[in-house]
Amino acid sequence: MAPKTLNFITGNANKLAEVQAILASTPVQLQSQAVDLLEIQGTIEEISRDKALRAAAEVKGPVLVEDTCLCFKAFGELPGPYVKWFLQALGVQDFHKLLAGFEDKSAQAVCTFAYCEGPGCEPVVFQGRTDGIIVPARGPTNFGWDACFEYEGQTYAEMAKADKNAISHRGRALAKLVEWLKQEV
Ligand SMILES: O=c1[nH]c(=O)c2ncn([C@@H]3O[C@H](COP(=O)(O)OP(=O)(O)OP(=O)(O)O)[C@@H](O)[C@H]3O)c2[nH]1
Ligand SMILES: [Mg+2]
Repeated sequence: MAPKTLNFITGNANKLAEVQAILASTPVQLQSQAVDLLEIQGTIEEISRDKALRAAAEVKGPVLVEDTCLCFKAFGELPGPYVKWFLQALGVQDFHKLLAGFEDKSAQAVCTFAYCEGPGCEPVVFQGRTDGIIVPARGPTNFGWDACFEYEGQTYAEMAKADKNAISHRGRALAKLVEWLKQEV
């Protein structure tokens, strides 16, 4: 695969750090710009697609964007793309209480990248999903709901970064992106 530079547009430094770490072992070069993009309501794919089109229009060139959802089974897949606002309102220590009235604590972390070649070009979407359960916060609380998402006995926050990246929603989505790039270039 020939080296390829991607311009990852995100306002989230933790996402950027993970994407850098995951792509470090591939020929993909990463650059990044922090642009605060308006996010529409819609399906997961619609949100990422629209985010990519807005980002490409803003920077007038090729872009990669990502939208992360956390879907509770008991909530019929909500809060999904709106999890950021629930987390911001409740804080990570109270986040698990959302599911206090439900037996079923299962959740799925969903990461959807969209790559857009330039303004008006149709974005290509790559998605990764990881199943877990929502628990009271354990581990460092510096990244989103990491401390409340348990996968096979450990929260994302308790895992070594490389271990999280190997099984995470983001790692799985990026594996698909890298496969696609291998075929494209
Ligand atoms: O514990 C976590 N582990 C993760 O792996 C992860 N990835 C994202 N998030 C959080 O989930 C919401 C997504 O919203 P989001 O996709 O719109 O992101 P964002 O607005 O922060 O950045 P961006 O839209 O500029 O890229 C935000 O609260 C993020 O902090 C995570 N939390
Ligand atoms: Mg956002």
